[in-house]
Amino acid sequence: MGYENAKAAFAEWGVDTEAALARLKTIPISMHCWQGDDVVGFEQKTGSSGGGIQATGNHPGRARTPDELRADLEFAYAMIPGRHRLNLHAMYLDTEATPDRDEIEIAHFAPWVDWARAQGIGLDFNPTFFAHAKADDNLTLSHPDPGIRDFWIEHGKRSREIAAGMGAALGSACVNNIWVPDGYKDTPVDRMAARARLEASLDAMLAPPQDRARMLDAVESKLFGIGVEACTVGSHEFYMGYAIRKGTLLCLDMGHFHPTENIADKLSAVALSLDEILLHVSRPMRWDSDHVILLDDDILQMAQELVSADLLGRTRIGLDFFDATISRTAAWVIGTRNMQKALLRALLMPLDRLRAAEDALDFTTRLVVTEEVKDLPFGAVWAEFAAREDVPNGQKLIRELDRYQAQVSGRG
Ligand SMILES: C[C@H](O)[C@H](O)[C@@H](O)C(=O)CO
Ligand SMILES: [Mn+2]
Repeated sequence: MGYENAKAAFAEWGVDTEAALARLKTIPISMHCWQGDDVVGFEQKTGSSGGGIQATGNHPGRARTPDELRADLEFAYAMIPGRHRLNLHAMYLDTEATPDRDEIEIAHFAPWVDWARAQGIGLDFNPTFFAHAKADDNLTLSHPDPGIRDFWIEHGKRSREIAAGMGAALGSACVNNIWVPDGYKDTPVDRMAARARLEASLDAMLAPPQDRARMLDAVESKLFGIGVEACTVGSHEFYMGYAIRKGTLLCLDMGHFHPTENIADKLSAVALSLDEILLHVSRPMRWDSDHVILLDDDILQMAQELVSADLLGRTRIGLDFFDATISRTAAWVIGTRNMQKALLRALLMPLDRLRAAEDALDFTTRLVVTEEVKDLPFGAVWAEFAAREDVPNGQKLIRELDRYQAQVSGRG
């Protein structure tokens, strides 16, 4: 079906496709750098990610240098409609120098800032509290050794300064998201002490004031990770309370909760107590497996909540998945476009009608409208968006993804 017919079909339900497309165009997705190189980074070191996170697979084409990663990102952005952001981790510095984590400065990221400016995109940032000898105990900010805690506090402070520098340079507030792997494999006897240490370390890290126009602090909870099955110090309750008390963003990662929990349901609940939210959109399979996101019910419900609860204006949408068994550039493109498709579907819902039915306790109408609109021509509206934004769709997209993958497959 062509776009004009689709527009008319939606209009019959009282839905304005032009308004939906105009809104979709303004929603940036923060694409995570770490899908491009399997969470390896560019420090002078070898070894695995640690911290209970691990990319699996050996598909050819992993980006080995910042230049390769930037080339891959440029290709991916060209396949995604709209203008988006890049979410960088501290271990992706681009410099001849070899600073330890407690020595990093904005200068070590200058090529990224220059590149982002040239691309017209904003940057987000993350301190890296894993893949380092001082994180080998799976304890960082909550480590009993004050020397180790101080090392990581300094890393965190410097990361905030770098984020503020990026935000100032690019004229767009940079979200600095704090995730620490801290936890215990077996049942600890003093959870309180570990959590008190984490809180004190976070307080020290966040003490230097930063301009919210330049950078925003976020904290990310987790249920468990490999090697920290018994207790994660930074649990949901810990960070929920912390974010409310300290006025930071709360990061909800879709892989960081029990599989039966519905993350979409949490948005309105936490939004009543928080100014802003950060999302790590991911696809957990049995655990925090970080599969590439599909256009599935979980993502559709998440997008619908963002729209129906009017949370788009105070939610930063970030992605967090990494799959090394498939083309890494295709993973970015498929996942980011799926997030956008979910948002488009949410923006095309006859929400007024659904709300009226719900308010009248007419759950039959709510159900039948929900199901009938699934037959509407969403694909034609998406195709129009892709065409207007001059990005390929369907078979043409597949050919482009294949062509680029063939180009990078020879990397050693
Ligand atoms: C690399 C990221 O910081 C990491 O994936 C984190 O956000 C996370 O979700 C850990 O499980
Ligand atoms: Mn995450």
